[in-house]
Amino acid sequence: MSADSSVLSSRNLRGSVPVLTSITFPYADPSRNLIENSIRHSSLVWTRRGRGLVGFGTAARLSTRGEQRFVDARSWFKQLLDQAQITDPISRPGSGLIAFGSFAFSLTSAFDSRLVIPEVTVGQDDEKSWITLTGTAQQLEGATFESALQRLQQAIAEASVPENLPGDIELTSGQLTAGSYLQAVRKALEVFEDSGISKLVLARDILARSSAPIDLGRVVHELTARYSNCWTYLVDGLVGATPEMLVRVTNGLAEARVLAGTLDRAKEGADAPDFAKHNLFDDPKQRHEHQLAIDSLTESLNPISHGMQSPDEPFILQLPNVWHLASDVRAELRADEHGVLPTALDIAEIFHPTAAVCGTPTKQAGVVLRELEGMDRGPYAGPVGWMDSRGDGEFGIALRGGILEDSNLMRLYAGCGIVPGSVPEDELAESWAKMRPMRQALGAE
Ligand SMILES: C=C(O[C@@H]1C=C(C(=O)O)C=C[C@H]1O)C(=O)O
Repeated sequence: MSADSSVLSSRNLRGSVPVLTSITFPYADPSRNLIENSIRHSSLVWTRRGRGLVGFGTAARLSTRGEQRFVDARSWFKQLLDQAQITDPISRPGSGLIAFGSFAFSLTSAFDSRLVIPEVTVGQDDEKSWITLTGTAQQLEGATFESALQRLQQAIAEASVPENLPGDIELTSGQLTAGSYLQAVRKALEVFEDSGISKLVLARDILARSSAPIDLGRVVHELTARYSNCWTYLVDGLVGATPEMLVRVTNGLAEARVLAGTLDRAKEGADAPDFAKHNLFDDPKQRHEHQLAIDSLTESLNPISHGMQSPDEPFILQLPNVWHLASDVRAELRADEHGVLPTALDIAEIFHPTAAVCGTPTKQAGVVLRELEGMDRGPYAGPVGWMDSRGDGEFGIALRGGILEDSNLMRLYAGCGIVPGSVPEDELAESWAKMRPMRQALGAE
């Protein structure tokens, strides 16, 4: 533990700030399947279309809770970077010292928000691949590409679980039964009348118990195989494939993918031509819900950026389980008075929680949804992703996922935006559709 950590421990942070050394080695991988091939049960994963990052082990970790969770994470990571020795000849988003992170949705959550700096990371983008080793100077002394490759292979073996057949899955109610969810939606519809709240996102959870230990490596592979349009994540047992990008920062450019407005592709008649156009794109309720989400994002992005590009009309994002109304927003980030650009984590904090996962206006909606749901969302709908020492990074919204609570038990979450006119039974059906990716990945369908 370094001397600096005393500052943080006075705030009861359960994490120290060690002095780390990090060395990145270019890796001319001939397979181009490096990421998929590296994913195992206890790895850390961020991937889309075969590109991304896979981490192993823990060189350092921060756990924190409450209102200060983002502030704690930022100051811990900053202190860590200030005293780190980073050798990174590649210097591109995701190379060098990185942290994976997952944050609780609510300041009242009992879930630990966390940053994890892996000991070994393998990264691949469209042009380059690399291996990063992170540890104490002593641990990294004399490290070569050959020793890094060997360390990677060893880490992959250690992160594996014995091969088994997927178990039988039994689904049961979580903190909210289907009946109590319907009740919560009905109450939400009454709230709109005199509260000034125009949208509330209400979520529920279910439990998936498996007759055999769940292999998260297999779950991730199932998700990446079907949901190539999504960002698949795995951080300490939190796993899923999210279609929604809270923020990606690359060299001063911020991008977000906003979703709101959903249509179940298993709905009767859904194979008719133009079904999604008629029932989603041309539906005023869905368009209104989408607009609320865009407005809340652009309002948060405006003060920290310029040259914002936000399309006039959304597009229809087709996923195997649902269609969404989607909009991609981008803007150049603006430096503060010290010439410093906001980092991916800074922006994740500013954007969270979005109207798409909380409601409108966000503050009031957050209070009411806590009351109506009556459950701890844990990391569900919180930011999940990674960041590097330059401030680049990607944080998705932890949707379409679940959390492994013990070796055979996973809690799945899904929620729906409720606006005046929403039909409770439709929303319940939509929540099932949103859990379909995980139910399939677990072999429950
Ligand atoms: C809340 C979830 O999804 C959000 C709600 C949506 C909606 O209500 O239409 C669409 C996409 C997400 O922003 C979820 O998947 O759990």
